[in-house]
Order: sequence, then C-alpha cells, then structure tokens
Amino acid sequence: MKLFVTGLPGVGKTTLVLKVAKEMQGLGLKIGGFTTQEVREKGKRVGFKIKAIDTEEEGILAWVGEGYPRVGKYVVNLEDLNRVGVSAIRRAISEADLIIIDEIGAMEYKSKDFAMIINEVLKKDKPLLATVHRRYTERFRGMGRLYVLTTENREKIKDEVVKELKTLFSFKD
Ligand SMILES: Nc1ncnc2c1ncn2[C@@H]1O[C@H](COP(=O)(O)OP(=O)(O)OP(=O)(O)O)[C@@H](O)[C@H]1O
Repeated sequence: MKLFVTGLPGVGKTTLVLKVAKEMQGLGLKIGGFTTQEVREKGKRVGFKIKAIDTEEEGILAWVGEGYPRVGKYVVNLEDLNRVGVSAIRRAISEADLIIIDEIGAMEYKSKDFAMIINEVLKKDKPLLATVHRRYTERFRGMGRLYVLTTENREKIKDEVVKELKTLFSFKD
C-alpha cells in the first residue's frame, strides 16, 4: 500500500505523518524514514531540518544563503540529506514495517541518491506514506492513493490514513 499526501505549504503534512508514526509505533510497528521541518528565526523561515524517524538523527536539509544546489532562496545540503534522509530510507527498506518519507520535492530531488532510492521504494511492496510537493504528484499517479490536505480535512485524513494502515496490518479499531 502506497499513500501519498499533498497540500499547500504549512497545511500540516509533517504534523500528519508524525501523528501517524506515533500511533503506529504505539501499536508495536517499526516505522522508518524521515521528516523535515522548517526552522524559524525571529519569525522568519530560515531553513529546514531533516530527522530520521528511527534513530532521531538530525541534519540541516537547506538554509537561506548563497551556494549550490539551490531551490529558491535556499541552498540544499546534500551531505545531510544523504547522511540522514537517504540512509533512513535505506534502513527502512530492510527493517521497517512502514516507510515514511516527508517530503518528496524539489530540494530532495537535488540528490541523485534520493531519486534512486525513491525508485527503489516504489518498486517494493513495502507500505509507504509519503508527502509530495504538489508539483511532483503526477509522477506517482496510479501508484497509490493521493490525499489532498486542507486545514478543514486534515484531522479526518489523518484518521483515514491510520484506519487504512490498521486494516493493512490487521489491527482492529
Ligand atoms: N492538525 C493540526 N492541528 C493544529 N495545528 C496544526 C495541525 N497540523 C498542522 N498544524 C500546525 O500548522 C503548522 C504547519 O504544519 P506542518 O509543518 O505540519 O505543515 P507542512 O504542510 O508539513 O508544511 P511544509 O509545507 O512547510 O512542509 C505548524 O505550526 C503546525 O503545528
């Protein structure tokens, strides 16, 4: 089962996957993959952190400034993306019950290793919950269910995702 979640920036995609991960961990399942979260300084967004779900290892995914590769005003830190993010996916492919990837977007695709491991995950049968930037959803058409998150439906969709996964893993509600 592959579940994809998209929606406008800040709508709650990361919050959703964190809640789902916690609920599924509470049921004894092994969750792998990574999440990304914005970093704010004095109320302004200055970058993004990346964190492995299993080891809680952290890194900097991108930061405002000069440099390469860049996405908008951010410079992508390929070293941390690969060290934290790609490695977490690699571990999840072999060890986890559910892979969470938050998110699949322009910054992440700057890494060739990331692009390659995404293709690997898509070929596997292993359950996946991924947030996808709206510009990239077309790539995953027909591969699984796509949820479009809004502030109005985000709680309902979180419950639905948990329900789908519980059914998959044969837990009763
Ligand atoms: N279900 C929710 N209830 C209340 N607040 C929420 C909920 N979901 C998200 N938020 C709040 O909205 C803000 C943005 O959430 P989050 O980082 O999850 O969004 P996102 O879609 O992942 O953002 P981005 O596109 O930047 O990755 C956070 O401050 C978060 O606490």
